[in-house]
Amino acid sequence: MSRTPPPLHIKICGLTRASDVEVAVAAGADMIGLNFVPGSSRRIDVALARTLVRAARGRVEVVGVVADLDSLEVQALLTDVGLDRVQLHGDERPEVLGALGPRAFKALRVGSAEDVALAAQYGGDLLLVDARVPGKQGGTGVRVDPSLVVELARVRRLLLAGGLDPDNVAEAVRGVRPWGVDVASGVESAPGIKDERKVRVFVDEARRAAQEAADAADGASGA
Ligand SMILES: O=C(O)c1ccccc1N[C@@H]1O[C@H](COP(=O)(O)O)[C@@H](O)[C@H]1O
Repeated sequence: MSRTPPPLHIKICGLTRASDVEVAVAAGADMIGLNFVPGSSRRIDVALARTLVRAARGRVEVVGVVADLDSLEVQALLTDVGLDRVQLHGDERPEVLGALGPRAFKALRVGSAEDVALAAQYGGDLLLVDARVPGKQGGTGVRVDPSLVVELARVRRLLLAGGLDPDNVAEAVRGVRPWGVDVASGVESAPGIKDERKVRVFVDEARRAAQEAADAADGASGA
């Protein structure tokens, strides 16, 4: 018997077009990400962000991706744009996260056990893990070594990011069992331009894997 799986939260990140908000909503995403990081090919300005937030309002949660702003700057962006949450994707200290409260979560770049150990310094209800790539902040298309984060996913709500795409997301969900998955470059035809088919297949594959993992766990427990 197929049982209802625990929900897998899916974030499609780095949207730059209102049409891609529709694509993400139609595919069944739970969250979209708008990028405000200088130098990112997915960066948008506040005016466009407000337009995308209006298109998304009440249909999908909107997360702003920022790096190395202070807490007052982040708070101003949350308010100006009308974001639901903010993802701190730079080298922010734990105090910045603490000052922002529950609407903020930390993105940790992970390439070693030492990086994973830093998770203990960052509170909040959610933690994103992305691959550590020297000289880059994110959106790299590089995967996190699942063996580094599988234990973390047992004790934290983990949003797994880094190099996910329609072909590998199912295996990542089965292997790590994260709270959610996040993708930017893996569902694009060009930076910031989402590919409708890739977004749809990504969401379907991720949800199928979450269902299969839940069924397997039920089978193992005799439920
Ligand atoms: O997408 C970007 O350009 C970006 C730039 C700076 C910081 C974060 C960025 N995106 C985040 O990177 C991860 C993984 O992206 P990918 O799937 O490997 O392309 C994702 O969390 C985005 O939110």
